[in-house]
Amino acid sequence: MTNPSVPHTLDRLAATIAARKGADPESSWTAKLLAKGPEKCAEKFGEEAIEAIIEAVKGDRAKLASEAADVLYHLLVMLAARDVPLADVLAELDRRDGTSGIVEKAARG
Ligand SMILES: N=c1c2ncn([C@@H]3O[C@H](COP(=O)(O)OP(=O)(O)OP(=O)(O)O)[C@@H](O)[C@H]3O)c2ncn1[C@@H]1O[C@H](COP(=O)(O)O)[C@@H](O)[C@H]1O
Repeated sequence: MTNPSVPHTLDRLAATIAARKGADPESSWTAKLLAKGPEKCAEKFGEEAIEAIIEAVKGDRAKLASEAADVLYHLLVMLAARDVPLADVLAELDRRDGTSGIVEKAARG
């Protein structure tokens, strides 16, 4: 089932994160993280991904949904830290739409 609010939610969050660049790290978690640099943002993304993996293995769906939200947020922060627009990621997903992963893998040779 498609969720028409997904692009809106991610777009809004990406815009909020972009607006935090250079903001006061005392009043914004995003600004605090971005001020620490792309490496720290990447590290934090990895930690959040591991927390989501743990919940996926355990099978607690509510906790997995919560951890997945952390993953998406920290993914957007990591992208912002390297000036990669969300639109670029979505365009790449659109480009892949309709190409089976199995076919794509076989074409790599
Ligand atoms: N979606 C999020 C979001 N998800 C998680 N987090 C924060 O990410 C942090 C990570 O929590 P952790 O417990 O894993 O990290 P930690 O507290 O450092 O703990 P350890 O590293 O010690 O384990 C927490 O402070 C969470 O509040 C988020 N902070 C902000 N947002 C969004 O970003 C917007 C802007 O937030 P600010 O930049 O803080 O204004 C908010 O309105 C939200 O929409």
